[in-house]
Amino acid sequence: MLLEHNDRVLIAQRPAGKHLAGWWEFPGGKLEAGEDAATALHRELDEELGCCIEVIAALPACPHRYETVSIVLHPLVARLTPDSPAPSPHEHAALDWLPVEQLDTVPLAAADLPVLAAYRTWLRQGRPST
Ligand SMILES: Nc1nc2c([nH]c(=O)n2[C@@H]2O[C@H](COP(=O)(O)OP(=O)(O)OP(=O)(O)O)[C@@H](O)[C@H]2O)c(=O)[nH]1
Ligand SMILES: [Mg+2]
Repeated sequence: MLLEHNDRVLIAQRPAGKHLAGWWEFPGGKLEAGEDAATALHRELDEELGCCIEVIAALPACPHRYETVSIVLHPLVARLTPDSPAPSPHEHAALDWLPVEQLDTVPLAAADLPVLAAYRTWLRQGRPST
């Protein structure tokens, strides 16, 4: 998820001991049986960040093949609800808020590069809601 706040986007550093440890990602997680992307996102964010969000738009799915695993990311653009606590890193090594122009200055997980490209396209298109 691309969580927007004050013209910045939240990124999270994956913790030691997990797939892609030390790499930065957009917070989120795997779908459980029967869930759609928005339902899974609300559950994961409660677990990972302790915050509440509202979805603004869904971007096109981004498939990626790592050496050991293939994944499909379903990127959602979101904002914090007015009464949400600030996100805190329950499961990540660190969090950071970056302006969109700086998102490619950190080591993002390879699967996230197409997500970033899709987000920039969406911004250029005038942020259409879905
Ligand atoms: N959430 C998220 N996962 C990503 C991104 N980029 C990326 O390659 N991934 C990969 O997609 C999978 C996401 O699943 P996940 O978040 O539920 O997995 P996890 O390893 O964090 O936790 P878990 O299996 O303990 O629940 C991981 O294999 C992760 O490495 C991203 O931007 N966000
Ligand atoms: Mg996760």
